[in-house]
Amino acid sequence: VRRTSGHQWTCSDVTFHCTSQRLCEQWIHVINEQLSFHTNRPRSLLVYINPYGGKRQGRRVYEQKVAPLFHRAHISADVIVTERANHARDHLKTEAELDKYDGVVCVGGDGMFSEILHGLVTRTQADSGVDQDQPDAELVPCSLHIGIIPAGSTDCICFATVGTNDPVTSALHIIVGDSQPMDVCSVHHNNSFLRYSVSLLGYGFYGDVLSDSERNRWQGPARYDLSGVKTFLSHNYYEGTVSFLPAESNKGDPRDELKLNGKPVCLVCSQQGSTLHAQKYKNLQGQERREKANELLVIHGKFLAINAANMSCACPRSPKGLSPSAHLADGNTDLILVRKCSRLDFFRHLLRHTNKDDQFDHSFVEVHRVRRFRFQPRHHELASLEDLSEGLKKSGFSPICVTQTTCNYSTTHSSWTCDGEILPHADIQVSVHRQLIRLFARGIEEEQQQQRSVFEDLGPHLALEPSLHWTVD
Ligand SMILES: Nc1ncnc2c1ncn2[C@@H]1O[C@H](COP(=O)(O)OP(=O)(O)OP(=O)(O)O)[C@@H](O)[C@H]1O
Ligand SMILES: CCCCCCCCCCCCC/C=C/[C@@H](O)[C@H](CO)NC(=O)CCCCC
Ligand SMILES: [Ca+2]
Repeated sequence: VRRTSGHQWTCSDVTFHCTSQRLCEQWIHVINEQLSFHTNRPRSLLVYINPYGGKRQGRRVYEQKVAPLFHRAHISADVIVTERANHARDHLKTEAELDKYDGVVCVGGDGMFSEILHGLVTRTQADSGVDQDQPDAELVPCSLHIGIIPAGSTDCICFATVGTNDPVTSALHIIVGDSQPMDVCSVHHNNSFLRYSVSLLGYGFYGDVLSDSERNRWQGPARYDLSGVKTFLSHNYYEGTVSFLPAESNKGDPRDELKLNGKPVCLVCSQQGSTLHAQKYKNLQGQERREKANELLVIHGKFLAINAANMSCACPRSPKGLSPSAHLADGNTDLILVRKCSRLDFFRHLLRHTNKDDQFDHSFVEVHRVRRFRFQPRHHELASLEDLSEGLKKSGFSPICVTQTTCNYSTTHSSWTCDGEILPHADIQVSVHRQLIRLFARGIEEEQQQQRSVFEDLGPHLALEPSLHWTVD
């Protein structure tokens, strides 16, 4: 495996020239033996392909770019091309013989990943007798790793865990057996389970973009841009109450500059680091944070957007993502509250998702790292009545003006988008389950890490010391 630019990996060949046949056989034997010691590498995979994701290239991508690599790496793969939405989820939930495999691979976008996530997590809880309807249930982590071969429209989960959306790079991360633990949020309404989320839970702006774009799926990836502009122009805001349990103080802050996110030795995500570095983080933040267990903070307001980013949500559209320093495996999600502001200010905020400026550095934006939260929309009828009288007081002479004000306020609630799916309820409770799943990935690598050989990171087994003369083609 060779690293190229922009976090991409390619395959490279090394040719060994030996002085005798016997020596050559010895080498082959030793190399195969050493490889067999590397037990993290998967040998058997279950692959689901969505033939309709993104630009409808999933099948071709798998057959031409991925299958030949798995074959060379002696990985056997059982392939299922899905025939309908939720085919992969249902198969994993009830039928798949999971004992036969070391991992599950999805070829598709974030929606397809979400199917695999729901199938595997639900199956694991059912097999372990855990009731996922209980919001405070302690969920059992999944034993199989998940691999993502990007072939969707956004592919945000792949991008934020690998640093690029490239099928060959992802296949190589699977082949070398990389492992990246990841938090999963469970979403409940009135004590009944709704869905799991790993990337973005968004109410207001992103919920509205997604609801609108679902009606235009036929437009392909361009649907998000069109719905984005429409939603931005309609400039709706929503009133409600957010209550949340803040993260422990050693988990960093969404606004720190510490660039540890998802890195192979991220101290916030590792068990050991949590205690070792608690003091360091406190000093860096320069303030005492609320540490009292179970102290809920409550914020009431009018919001253009409420976003919970369980990971950075970096994607080609927004290379740093919605919350650039969110961690993949720290047990928290970053709750971003964008209060009602002018269109121009909201545009400035959105624009900062595409450049290096700090999108949280606005008076109308606040961000909290949280373990749990609840959102309660303001009651409809109450909202309309009070807004009507507020409108009357403010502007209120002309009957036309009053009617218009009522119309503007008529959209009193939005919908939540949960990793791209629209939820049927606005009143939700969200809990983060630390490291519930593991991906075949290693987080986005820093420049120095990229200078190293991929095999240096894989432990001593593959660090062969060749005593022979060898040449590289
Ligand atoms: N055979 C199928 N026919 C129709 N829909 C399918 C099929 N297989 C999977 N799906 C559904 O298609 C939806 C979209 O798929 P996918 O996530 O792969 O692509 P996308 O929406 O283009 O990408 P992204 O989610 O990254 O924006 C998923 O929610 C999945 O449930
Ligand atoms: C003035 C320019 C403004 C540009 C603003 C760009 C901001 C982009 C942030 C994008 C964050 C995407 C988070 C991804 C979430 C996915 O789980 C989900 C499913 O694929 N996709 C969306 O919700 C799709 C969401 C699409 C939103 C556009
Ligand atoms: Ca997290």
